[in-house]
Amino acid sequence: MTFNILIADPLSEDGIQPLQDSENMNLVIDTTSSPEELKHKIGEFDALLVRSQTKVTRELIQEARNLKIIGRAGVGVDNIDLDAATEHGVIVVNAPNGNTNSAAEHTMAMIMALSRKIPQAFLALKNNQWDRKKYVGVELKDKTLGIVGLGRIGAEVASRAKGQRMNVMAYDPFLTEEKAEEMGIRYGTLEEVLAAADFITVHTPLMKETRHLIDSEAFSLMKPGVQIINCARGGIIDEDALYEAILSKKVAGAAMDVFEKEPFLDHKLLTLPEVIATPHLGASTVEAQENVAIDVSKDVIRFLTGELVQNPVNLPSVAKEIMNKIEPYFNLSEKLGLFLIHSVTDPVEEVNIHYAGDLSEVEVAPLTRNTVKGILKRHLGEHVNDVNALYFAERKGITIHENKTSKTRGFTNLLTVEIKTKSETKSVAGTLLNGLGPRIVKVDHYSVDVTPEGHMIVIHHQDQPGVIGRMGSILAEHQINIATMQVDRSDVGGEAIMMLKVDRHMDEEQLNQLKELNEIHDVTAIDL
Ligand SMILES: NC(=O)c1ccc[n+]([C@@H]2O[C@H](COP(=O)([O-])OP(=O)(O)OC[C@H]3O[C@@H](n4cnc5c(N)ncnc54)[C@H](O)[C@@H]3O)[C@@H](O)[C@H]2O)c1
Ligand SMILES: O=C(O)[C@H](O)COP(=O)(O)O
Repeated sequence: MTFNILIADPLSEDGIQPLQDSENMNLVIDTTSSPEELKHKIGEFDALLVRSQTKVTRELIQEARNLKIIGRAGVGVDNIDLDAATEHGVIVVNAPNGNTNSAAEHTMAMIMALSRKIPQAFLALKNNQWDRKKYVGVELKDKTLGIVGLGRIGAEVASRAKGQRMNVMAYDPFLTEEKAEEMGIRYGTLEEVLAAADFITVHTPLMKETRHLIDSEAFSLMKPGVQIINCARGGIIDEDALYEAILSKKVAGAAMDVFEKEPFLDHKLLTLPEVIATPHLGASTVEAQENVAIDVSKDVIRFLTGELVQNPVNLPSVAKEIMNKIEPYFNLSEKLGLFLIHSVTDPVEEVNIHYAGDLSEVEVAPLTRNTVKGILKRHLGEHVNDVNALYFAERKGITIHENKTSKTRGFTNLLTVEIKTKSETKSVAGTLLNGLGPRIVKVDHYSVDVTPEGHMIVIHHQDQPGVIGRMGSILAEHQINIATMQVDRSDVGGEAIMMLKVDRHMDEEQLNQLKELNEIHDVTAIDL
């Protein structure tokens, strides 16, 4: 199978080498299409690789009927409609580590250029003005750098700023006083950081919670003469409020690498001599571009060849050791879900998944997603996948509970799935038998031993002599061969279950003939 990959933003040639070297990857580099043109061609692609330029909107994703993965060669995914990607079952991966160093270095370059007015002085010289008085700066030593957002880049900036002998103070919802102390910086609330800093640099993602995090109210808390740096994302700082704060002399200078609207050719902030700027160059180094393109190319290859991705954005990432432990259960969990959904007719309201034995000791979220995928697949088809299974469940009002239990019923591992509808509760349990693979070992309260694969017929009947014979005759009439058969009953002459593995699918009419037998209460054909 050949996969079509579209590279829609300029990526490092060396960085995309893994894709070039990969068999079955057909690479198309098209960095000039308009959004409208992109919409027309996206349908033929299995993977889309972008930087921050291409806007991967809901409209684009809706047209992307073959799209399986979006790779963001960089950190910020605010140019990708993640909800739309998730709803359409498209996994999004990014490259969160490859440009950390470059972005931190760019931030430091901006802080130093800002403090010594280097761009302004250079511009003046270019314009034949030798002016030494106008470009007096301030030292960084002993000044306080306030960092808002102490993630990968924020932390790198902190360590470099300490090298400049700055006092570093930071706010991040995940930062504790102890952690700050370990890093040799001061912890503060957002308000405390804003009030104490001589320089303030933001390093958060852009999300609805951080949009205009630095607004006029935030500026009002700052020291007069404060200098502001944004090398993270346009929109974290309210540009109108910054403009006013510079005019009012509250802010003495600002260094901006990112803007609310990009690209632009004139901007009111750039009319102010206090503002220096670069056109979103934080990650624009040879090294960072190669790193991020390699990382994202490798994840695209991994995903398309059925391996685990390393940097998923819309799926929780699972450590390799954990994945090695749970991977053998993937087939079983999906098949149990698919099996069970055939036993109910009313809409599913609740799914309870019980993990016992070995399974109670590992991270089981991927198995839960996989089971839910199996349950939903019957009615929603193949477009349900690991990415969107929980989204669809939520949209259909199905609540999912997973729990770990010590009740293994003698198995070393046991996965029990229970679904509830308004009228009934049904369950199935399976195990992975060492060396023998997956088995269904319980259907409701009946004990069975069936491999969850192929064509199955589940018959609920009255435990009476002759039923099996009559049922067998009907199958024989239709040339349906029985491969295996399991029977269990609640008590002698009572309710019983028959589970048959047959060599081919039974159609509706054939099933109806079985249902007409007096002792048979219910017949379900399940193709796993
Ligand atoms: N200019 C560039 O070219 C460039 C390059 C790389 C990254 N970036 C941007 O830099 C930003 C940071 O990247 P990163 O790799 O460090 O990300 P990260 O996820 O490692 O760090 C972000 C940090 O922000 C914190 N945070 C979230 N909400 C917050 C809030 N309300 N207040 C304070 N902190 C908050 C998070 O807890 C996290 O620690 C992103 O916006 C990314 O897109 C820009
Ligand atoms: O979020 C990022 O990684 C940076 O903003 C880099 O964006 P870019 O890939 O467009 O340079």
